[in-house]
Amino acid sequence: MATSLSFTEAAALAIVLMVGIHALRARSSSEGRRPPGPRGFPILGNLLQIPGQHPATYFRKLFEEYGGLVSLNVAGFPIILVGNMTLAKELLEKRSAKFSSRQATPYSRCYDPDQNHWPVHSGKSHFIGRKLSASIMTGVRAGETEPLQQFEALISATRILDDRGSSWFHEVERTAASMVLTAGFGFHCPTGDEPELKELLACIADIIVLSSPNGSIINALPFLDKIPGIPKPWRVPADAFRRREEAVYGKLVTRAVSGEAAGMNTWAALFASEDKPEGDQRRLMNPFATAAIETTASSLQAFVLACILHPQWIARAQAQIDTIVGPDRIPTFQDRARLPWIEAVVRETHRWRPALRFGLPHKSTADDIVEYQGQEYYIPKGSIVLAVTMAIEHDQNNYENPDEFHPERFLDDKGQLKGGYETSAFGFGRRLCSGLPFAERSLWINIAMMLWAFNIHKSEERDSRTGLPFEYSSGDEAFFGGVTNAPLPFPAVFQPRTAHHEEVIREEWANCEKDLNVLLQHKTEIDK
Ligand code: HEM
Repeated sequence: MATSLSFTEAAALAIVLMVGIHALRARSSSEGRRPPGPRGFPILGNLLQIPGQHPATYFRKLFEEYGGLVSLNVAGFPIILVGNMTLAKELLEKRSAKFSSRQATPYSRCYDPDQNHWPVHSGKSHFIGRKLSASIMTGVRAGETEPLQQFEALISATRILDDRGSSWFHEVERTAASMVLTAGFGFHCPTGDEPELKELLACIADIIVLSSPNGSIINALPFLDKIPGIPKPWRVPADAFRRREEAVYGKLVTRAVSGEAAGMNTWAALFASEDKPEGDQRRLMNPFATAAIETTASSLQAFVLACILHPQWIARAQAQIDTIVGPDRIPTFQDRARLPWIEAVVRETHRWRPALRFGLPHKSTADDIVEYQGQEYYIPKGSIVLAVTMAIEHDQNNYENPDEFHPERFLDDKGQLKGGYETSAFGFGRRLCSGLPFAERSLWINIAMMLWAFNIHKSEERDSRTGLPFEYSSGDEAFFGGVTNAPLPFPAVFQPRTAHHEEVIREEWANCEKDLNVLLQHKTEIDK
């Protein structure tokens, strides 16, 4: 599933690099002092200085040199980097009205003419997508998806037990996909080899290619697509993608609305309900899969990496689980309020390796002035603003030893969660992650389950590439290189904490409710 790890990556890079192509078009009428930044080259500006791999590491170096607000110029087009929480909130939350647009590629008009992939668009589809997500997430907040998420975490633990973790990396990806696809469409993926899942992941891989800045000549020469009577070969892959996407999501939505999953309380059914003023918006479900799978899987993988590289805290977290949950049952969401340690581990996972290294780019729609360290800086309309999560969450002024994994930093002397928690991991303002309540529940139950059931440690397995023992690292070399913090696959040993823990998982699995119609019941049925 590694290919699916890059939709957000492609979307973000597309937005960043597209600005170069459209340089000079959107120049602002008035000028002022821009935030500091590295000197660029004539015409290209800083374009060649931004590395294609691990740009966030380069951005962090810029913050060290210039402070928390940095300006880059990509072929004449402004990019503003924000590496400071206060500033990010000032711009992207308080001034959300001006800083919440996006920049889609011109080619997107060919492969996504209805703007169904609303997270990379602004306007009507985004407005409706967010409105519908808000109603879905009200249900998630009320606990509607918790039985499903608990069930998926139990499947995951069972499967990890079965092969002693030899395919844990893939299993985490399966769990992330199955949680969102079941909640979304009633499409459960118990093996990860389901043909529709593969097709859907192939569509995600397709859109990565199509949405990249060099996805088509149309991005550089948009007028070509408007000339009547000339051959338009770029439309062939765009049309093929639309047909493919339509077919796979069409099947999933039909299944949710009138087929096998029609009795379940799925998000697609809600999106499709005709009695809403927005009418039938079922296609606005499509981006949920792309936004959810990669982010959730890579966060859980980063958690496992943290267990291996920074294990000092694990005994204390497990001691709390043992006191509250005990050895005779698995943890459930009902334990959540009494397990601050798990909450702290979830927070530290988002902080240590936020799923998106610099969120998704926001675009400004008006000129603005921002004050930073006693100086006023001008941010022209049309700037691309990146809140660099990897810098904000590793700011030494807020976090001691920021590159280490210390969940205790979120706990007070009495072991309770400290107040005033804020994170940049889910973005900001009007673009704040629409799936946040679902995402944090997914992380919580899977992390609680893994810590309850297993001792996780490094594997003695040899690296097939070098023939030497596997070298664990949390450096850039251990991660895919772009916008996401998706770790490259690595082995891990999942040893059941005791034979009794293993037995309990097996028993819980044998006895648990497996009917998705019950797990995803309509609220009215629960109320009866
Ligand atoms: C660990 C898990 C996740 C993380 C860290 C994460 C993070 C993010 C971030 C940083 C953004 C961009 C925010 C911005 O532009 O300011 C975003 C957007 C989005 N996320 Fe998530 N996400 C996660 C899981 C999910 C899940 C599970 C779903 C759906 C169920 C989801 C749906 C979305 C959508 C639809 C958007 C676009 C929002 C918009 O443009 O208005 N995400 N997410």
